[in-house]
Amino acid sequence: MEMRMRASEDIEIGEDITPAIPALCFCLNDSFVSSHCSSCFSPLPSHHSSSSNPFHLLYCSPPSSCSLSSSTSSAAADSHLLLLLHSRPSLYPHGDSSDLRLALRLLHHSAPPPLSLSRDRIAGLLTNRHKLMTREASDDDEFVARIRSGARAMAAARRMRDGLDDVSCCDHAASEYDAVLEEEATALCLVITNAVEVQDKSGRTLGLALFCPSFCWINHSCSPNACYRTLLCTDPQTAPSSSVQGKKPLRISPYSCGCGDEDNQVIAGVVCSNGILTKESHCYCGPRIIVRSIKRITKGEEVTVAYTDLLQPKAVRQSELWSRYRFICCCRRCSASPLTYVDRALEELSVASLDSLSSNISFDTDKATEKLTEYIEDAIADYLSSDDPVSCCKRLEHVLAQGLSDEQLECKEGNSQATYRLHPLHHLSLNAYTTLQSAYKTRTSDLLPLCPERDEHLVEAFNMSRSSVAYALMLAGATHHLFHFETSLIASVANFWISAGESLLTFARSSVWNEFVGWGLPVLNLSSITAHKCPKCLLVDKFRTIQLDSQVQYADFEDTRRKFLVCVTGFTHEVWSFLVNSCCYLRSFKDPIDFSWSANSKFSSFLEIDARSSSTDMHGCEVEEDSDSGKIRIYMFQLGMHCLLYGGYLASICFGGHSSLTCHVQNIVDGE
Ligand SMILES: C[S@@+](CC[C@H](N)C(=O)[O-])C[C@H]1O[C@@H](n2cnc3c(N)ncnc32)[C@H](O)[C@@H]1O
Repeated sequence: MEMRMRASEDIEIGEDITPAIPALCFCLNDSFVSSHCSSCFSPLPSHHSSSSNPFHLLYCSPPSSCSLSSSTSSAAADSHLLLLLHSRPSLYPHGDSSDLRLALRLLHHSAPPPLSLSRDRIAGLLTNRHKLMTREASDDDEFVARIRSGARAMAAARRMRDGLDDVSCCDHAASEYDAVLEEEATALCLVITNAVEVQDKSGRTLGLALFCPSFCWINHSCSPNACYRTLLCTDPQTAPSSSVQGKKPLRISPYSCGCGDEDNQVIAGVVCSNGILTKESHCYCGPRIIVRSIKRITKGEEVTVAYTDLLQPKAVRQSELWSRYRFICCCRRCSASPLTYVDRALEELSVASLDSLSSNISFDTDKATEKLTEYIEDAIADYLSSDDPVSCCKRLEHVLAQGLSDEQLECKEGNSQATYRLHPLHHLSLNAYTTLQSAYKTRTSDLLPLCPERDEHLVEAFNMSRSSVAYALMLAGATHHLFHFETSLIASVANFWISAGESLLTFARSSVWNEFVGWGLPVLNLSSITAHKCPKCLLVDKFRTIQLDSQVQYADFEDTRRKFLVCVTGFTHEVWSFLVNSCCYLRSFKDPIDFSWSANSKFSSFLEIDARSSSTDMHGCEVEEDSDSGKIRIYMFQLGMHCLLYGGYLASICFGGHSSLTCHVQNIVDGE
């Protein structure tokens, strides 16, 4: 029987549709077990963590309620698992063990039904065991191998807990596997199917958690109408369940394709009374989850969230969903034929051939996409491992601007001399912009300490700074354009506008400008500018109103979006050519916000304009001695404020007015 959730009443955009649901069980990632409390996930004082064995789970010191949990972890065998994997790493060579430890905790709390009964669900949650464990021969076996070695390691940890030092079950032959490790493998499949990553206030993933069916019965869609946020509760006294927020009602109810619609029923082993799930967790510390609408939802409509990154093209999303969950998504976006505009743009390549007979040649765009992906991933991985931002920027900008030729792709057949280029909205281009923004920023911070010694370092740092800001703006503009066609991208777009806003404000306030005073740039006192109180879009007021958690009406949301776009387009026109002065690729875009050319014409016609405008060399650009630079700096400040406030407005819709992201924006605005 397949479970889903639907709205039990009409729901407006930007409303919480569940209370803060406590986790059934949860677990820190390996890298945080020696620095954070395993019960409430708070960072521990450094003396606490350093004095202890790094392979023991740690808890806040008594008299906190967290210290009581230490006996649970030992009984569940997850602390034994850490020790075991430390002494025998070959037992589970697949990286982080948090999913295994979470499965052990689940087994401790709710043992699966006996083998004679169906093991499709534990505590109402789908295990998906049949689909995950029986893969076709053509499938990658690594997934099954991971579940099997994980199950062996879990079983060994349980034996250690029980004082049986014989860990020979790890070495069982594959044929004996099923009978011996069924319970562990089933729990692990459930974790893979249902667990959610838990983030701290800065967005860093600390661990994994399992929630009760009122969350876990929500299905996936690539155009979902809801999103979720996790929050950490460190103090039972202030737990959302005892606050106003926690008392919010559950506004969704379960239904199933395979059972009737009676008001009182037992669905999948969990009691429902008038459609409300009654068997919930009573765990007060640790992670909680809140589901929130990102579209209007009518009573009876299925509520869905995203299990995968929505800024990926259809093929990538489908492949990720298949390999982790074993289902083929048939949502509105995936079923569209032809592909939706957003999915087309996210995977579009242009093919230009020097061969006049090229119309007869069939280009291998799959192969080209594969090679372009490899090239970009390689450049990014190199940057992350070698910390060489300069070479990464060069490689990424080269491939964005020039594409890859047949020769580089090793497409010998046909010798068409074709070049494959990524659409500026291609998902690989978006990844490249994110990396370029960060790499240019890193390079700036590397250079600034050297500046007093060499003037050219200062010029380079200044140019790198503006390129970083330009890529942040490009990313926000590009995804904003896609958001117009696919509103479920709202959470990503909120993050990109906030990041662009912060980037612009940091640059506008940077002391680097003051170094150029002698070169013709005036010193400005930005704190005297009250520019962010823009009378045209009233974004400050909109942001503050939505933060107070008053309802946002759809018409108001549309109006805010339209007015923001008018303001931001005006400011962008004033600063764009200055920001992209030292960046050849970005100079080919007249405007990083207006991608209407993409929706109205073919990508190849854009490239013709592009080829004419990007002929200048990208190196050796100087800081222009422009008497208008002071004005540019003010526009940049105003643009930054608009981006930040609009990002904050969207974040309030997705995550609520009191979420950590919204508070982060509030703090920056107040700091001004
Ligand atoms: C977290 S559970 C969601 C609730 C689940 N439907 C149940 O019956 O408990 C995730 C599983 O639900 C199923 N599922 C979720 N979204 C789906 C979709 N869009 N199409 C088909 N199956 C889906 C898959 O089996 C997936 O592994």
